[in-house]
Amino acid sequence: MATSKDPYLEAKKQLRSAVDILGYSDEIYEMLSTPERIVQVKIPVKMDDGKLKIFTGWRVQHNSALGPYKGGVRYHPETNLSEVMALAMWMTWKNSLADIPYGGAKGGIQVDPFQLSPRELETLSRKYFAGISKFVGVDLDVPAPDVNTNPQTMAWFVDEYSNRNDAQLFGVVTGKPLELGGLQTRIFSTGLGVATVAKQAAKKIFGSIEGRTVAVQGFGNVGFYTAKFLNEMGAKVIAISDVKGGIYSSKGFDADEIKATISKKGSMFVTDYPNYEKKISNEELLQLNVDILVPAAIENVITEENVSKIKAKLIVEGANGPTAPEAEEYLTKKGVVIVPDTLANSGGVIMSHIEWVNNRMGGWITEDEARNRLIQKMENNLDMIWNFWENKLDHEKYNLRMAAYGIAVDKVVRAMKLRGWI
Ligand SMILES: NC(=O)C1=CN([C@@H]2O[C@H](COP(=O)(O)OP(=O)(O)OC[C@H]3O[C@@H](n4cnc5c(N)ncnc54)[C@H](O)[C@@H]3O)[C@@H](O)[C@H]2O)C=CC1
Ligand SMILES: O=C(O)CCC(=O)C(=O)O
Repeated sequence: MATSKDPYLEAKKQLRSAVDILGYSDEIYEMLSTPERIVQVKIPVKMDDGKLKIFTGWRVQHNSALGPYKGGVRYHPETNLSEVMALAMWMTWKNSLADIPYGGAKGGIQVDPFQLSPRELETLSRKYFAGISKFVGVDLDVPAPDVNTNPQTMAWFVDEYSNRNDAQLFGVVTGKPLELGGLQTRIFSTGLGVATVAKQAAKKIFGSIEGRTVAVQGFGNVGFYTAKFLNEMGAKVIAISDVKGGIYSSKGFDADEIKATISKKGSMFVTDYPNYEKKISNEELLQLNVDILVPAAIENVITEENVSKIKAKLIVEGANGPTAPEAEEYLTKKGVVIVPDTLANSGGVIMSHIEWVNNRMGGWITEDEARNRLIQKMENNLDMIWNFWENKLDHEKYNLRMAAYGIAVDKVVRAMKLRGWI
């Protein structure tokens, strides 16, 4: 999934700026710019045709000062160690900022899961988790879904881990099916969180989200639910895309209707929805004249090359790392507000935390309570970062990401000091 730029270099660049603003030493930068542990596993799978295929997977544990490592696992043909290292670092800041007691980690397997049969996918998933099982645990490292993984993947992980440990350890992963201690709310929590902060930020910038035009890149878990909740909030989603391209309608789309229509055709691609005005490319979607742009697919889509053509006044990062630092610098100078990934897409891990607590307590929370807690936390977090940015920083010079980094990195450093690490 890595794009032409190296996301780990970009993540380090962002950290460097934050460390400089906070006035921390080079040693602290060194400590935070590299992961605490990298686990690499070779995964041999006997394929259905009898041939042996060897896959490579990773679990990168970036920092555990604030608690057990936490972060998703992605399956993608282009993922690599560098990408997983960047994503693990971003999880540290996201969890710190969300004020949940977790460190940061991420996992990945370099594979195209759509080329595998269900049996091959289950074998791959179980062997990956067996390979990393000594390094994960309810109080050690708690994986979850990310790109191309889902509750079924988590069920295989839980079963493999529980069998190896002679106990039913459901809290070892989150994003599980309901029957195994998952919460219905986890499925839509990232999208609900993205839509909630979009609404809050739109209120500050435009007065309201109602009637505001939006383009959403990505129609997977995050993109679909973001569009769905934005529809419910009264925004007008005029463009949607996925890996195959996008569609545009000046009247606006109903995300549920797109999903239902393409599902009936056995498709997952938005371009198979017939009621659009024109087909557009992903690049055209990013450059549309909309109020709000939500990149919710992959990293590095807003770059030095296309940034001068971006017209949205508000960008809400559903994906991890969609904006390159050079592009962000340009947009900051232009007065475009970017709600950074570490805040905007934290709804997923916030709900994961609720699921994890619920598992440890034997099940107590209702779906309504979980949903309300999430909305409240997202609103409070957006306000906290916005106020810090407006009141404590020169907001001509610094942006919301640096405000978020300032709060998140400072907390991790304080925890490391208290624990006597530095
Ligand atoms: N699922 C979750 O709870 C969370 C996901 N994220 C991030 O959100 C982003 C999307 O994740 P999910 O929705 O879970 O993945 P997903 O696998 O459910 O959906 C990904 C979507 O992106 C599209 N896509 C893939 N490559 C593309 C390309 N080159 N150009 C345009 N579209 C492309 C796919 O067609 C699909 O519609 C990722 O950056 C992920 O790390 C962040 C926080 C939590
Ligand atoms: O819910 C989780 O623990 C993982 C979420 C995640 O991978 C992310 O926020 O990027």
